[in-house]
Amino acid sequence: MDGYRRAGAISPRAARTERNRAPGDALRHDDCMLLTRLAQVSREVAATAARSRKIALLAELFRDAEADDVPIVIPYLAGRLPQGRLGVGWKVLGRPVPPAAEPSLTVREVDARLTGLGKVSGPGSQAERTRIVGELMGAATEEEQRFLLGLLTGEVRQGALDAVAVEGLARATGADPADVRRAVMLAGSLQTVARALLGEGPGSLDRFRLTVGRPVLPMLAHSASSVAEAVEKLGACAVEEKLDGIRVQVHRDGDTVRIHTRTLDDITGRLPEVTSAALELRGKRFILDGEVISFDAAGRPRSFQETAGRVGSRTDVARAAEETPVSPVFFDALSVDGRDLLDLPFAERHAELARLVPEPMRVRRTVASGPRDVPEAERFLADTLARGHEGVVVKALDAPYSAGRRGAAWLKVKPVHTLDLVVLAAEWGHGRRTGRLSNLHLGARTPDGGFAMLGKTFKGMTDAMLAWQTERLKELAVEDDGWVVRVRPELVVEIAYDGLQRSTRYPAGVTLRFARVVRYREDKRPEEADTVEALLAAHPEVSP
Ligand SMILES: Nc1ncnc2c1ncn2[C@@H]1O[C@H](COP(=O)(O)OP(=O)(O)OP(=O)(O)O)[C@@H](O)[C@H]1O
Repeated sequence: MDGYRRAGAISPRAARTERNRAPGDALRHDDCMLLTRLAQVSREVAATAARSRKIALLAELFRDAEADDVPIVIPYLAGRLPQGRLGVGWKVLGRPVPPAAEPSLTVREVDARLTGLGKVSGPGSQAERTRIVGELMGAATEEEQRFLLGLLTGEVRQGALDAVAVEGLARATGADPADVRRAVMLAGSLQTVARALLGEGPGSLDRFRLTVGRPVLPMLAHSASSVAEAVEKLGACAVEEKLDGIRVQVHRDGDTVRIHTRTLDDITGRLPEVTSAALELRGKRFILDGEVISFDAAGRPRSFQETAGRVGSRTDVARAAEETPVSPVFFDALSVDGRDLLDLPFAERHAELARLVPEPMRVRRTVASGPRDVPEAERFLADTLARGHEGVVVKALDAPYSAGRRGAAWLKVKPVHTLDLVVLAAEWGHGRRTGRLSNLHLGARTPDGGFAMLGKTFKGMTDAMLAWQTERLKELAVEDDGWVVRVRPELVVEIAYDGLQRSTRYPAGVTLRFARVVRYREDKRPEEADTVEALLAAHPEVSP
């Protein structure tokens, strides 16, 4: 409670009590938030372009929310299902059900029903799913039905919503938005922080500290078109080789080592050689950031597919480690000897890293102090490419570590430009590809949270990829007319292309030239895919 008093703010609960005194408050129901309220706010938030208005709307919603509503309310607002996949297709959703006249559904009830829906399996499951969805839709008003349909088809993704929700939460509870952001970054989950804040107030934020053994979301990079541009933007910077492997965060506490992926999965058991390497380092307690990658006997990087295949294999780890050993290559230190380094400038974090980690286990780098060092930085890029790596990451030496963010302080420069797009549909193949889902319909994000199709491709897929994508896309299917299978827009795929050309056939007015699949990016959510806006900005030659 102290936090509230310090901040001079009114607690959400106290605000609610006052509100509850008002007669005729139809929007509360046993203290649990009604879906109608959420659907209304969601519509209003989407309808306004003003960030301040969005924040005000969300703050008001959060003031009325119970801590237990929040893990449902936040993903619903962003268009995400907390259950992940539910396996309801268009056949089930497309059936119209007469709406209820009055709202009665609570968000928790909806969540419980959807959890039930996700558990249906075995014979007769289609009929059972239809029954559950019919019952849910029948209990929903027209507006609620629209909201639920958007949620279940996954067609609306408000990627920017989480950032607005942070501000709304801060406003609702009197916390400092910067403190909320830092807590979210360290907790790795907005919902966890929201729940603590709404239940216990701003004082609870102290709980979310950087802790060895508890992974945090990694810092990410933006793109620059050249080393010169990156150096000009950042000033004094390090130019580091960009290794095409798998991002890892390595935590060591005494004899215990834990290794986490970029999505915070624990993969310690799959990488015994990385554990041994971490145990040989000088420090006893640390968190390091880096990449694991497999090198061949000549010291050249193996393909991304080989490294990813190795990191992905869970069975017979000893044999996999022998066949495709991987090496950790570190580039940052987040915590050393119990000291949190996140807010220190990169130059200082790197000095700590260098103290702990010997050179062969760190990425190669050169330092540029300004424009006059560009030629040297360009030589470093050329040399890095010649050694088989994909490019460089240019990093401001004075920047803190912004966990979980695509900070402006890291700029990647890669000669082969790729896009992360979302698979919207796939066509059944023919000939050799009969029975396989082959030609992919690719979409980029639009400002309204939807996706605009940019083109199709069936190129670049290996047989293994074809088999995998067929299974995966079948799980996501919402409609199949025997030719095109429309899917929930969830799968992110990395696409190489040779440029853009104008086209009246596609909604953004442009299409990709020679699009081909590079790899699937299961570590990315559709909200992280590239936007039409950024694509057009990168190709002024086709902009209308
Ligand atoms: N020296 C390095 N510093 C930072 N990241 C590096 C470095 N070398 C390789 N990487 C990898 O590059 C990624 C940074 O690029 P970005 O943040 O854009 O992620 P991404 O979208 O996965 O990029 P890409 O698709 O180009 O790999 C990191 O997540 C990490 O896996």
